[in-house]
Amino acid sequence: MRGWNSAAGVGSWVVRQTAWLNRSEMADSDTTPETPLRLIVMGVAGSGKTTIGLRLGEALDVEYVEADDAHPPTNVEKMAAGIPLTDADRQPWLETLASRLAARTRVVISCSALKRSYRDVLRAAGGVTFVCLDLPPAVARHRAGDRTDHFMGPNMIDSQFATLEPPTADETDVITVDATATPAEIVAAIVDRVG
Ligand SMILES: Nc1ncnc2c1ncn2[C@@H]1O[C@H](COP(=O)(O)OP(=O)(O)O)[C@@H](O)[C@H]1O
Ligand SMILES: O=C(O)[C@H](O)[C@@H](O)[C@H](O)[C@H](O)COP(=O)(O)O
Repeated sequence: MRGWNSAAGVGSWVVRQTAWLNRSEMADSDTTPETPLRLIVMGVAGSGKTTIGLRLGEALDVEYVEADDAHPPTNVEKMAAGIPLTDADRQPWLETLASRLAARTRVVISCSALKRSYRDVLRAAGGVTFVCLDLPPAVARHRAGDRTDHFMGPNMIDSQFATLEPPTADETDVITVDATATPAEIVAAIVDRVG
């Protein structure tokens, strides 16, 4: 059953990655000056990055970018097979995201950004603010288990938490929110801080 779900998840990833590439070209040619706002919604799989990122983009009238769409196919195949990514797997993906962030002045992007070193790669884009979705493993596992159209299954949640380095106090560009609240409450709390 999980294999079928994973295959479906990979299929939708391919469609979304095509859209990502098209959007990237359009955004790269946009030279309109705007006030910088680069928000990165981070957290483990199932924390609500896509849900909150989409709603936050709408609330702020800012483009939303799904970082999963920038994974190379080999990464998606690994995750769909239940194999956690390594630092080496994530590095080119993070560098792509950093350059995409730098090419946009106003954007909401969802990216797990699990380790401090990963967040530092993204920080190279300049002017970024992270929104960390904080929740217990059991809630993430439950949410990931509810999805039927995603390559990342609940079997990956333990490795996500094992990799996670929660932001520390010296990471002053991070807003941490309680991800067990409702999406409306979470978005309102974020807009209150950055809007
Ligand atoms: N705040 C929330 N409260 C309840 N369910 C949520 C919340 N945020 C997300 N979900 C649900 O949890 C699942 C995983 O959310 P998703 O946005 O795909 O997380 P991520 O992108 O971090 O993997 C989805 O089924 C989504 O509808
Ligand atoms: O660093 C990682 O291990 C991956 O980025 C991983 O986090 C994955 O891409 C997403 O978490 C899966 O997608 P969802 O977060 O949307 O479940």
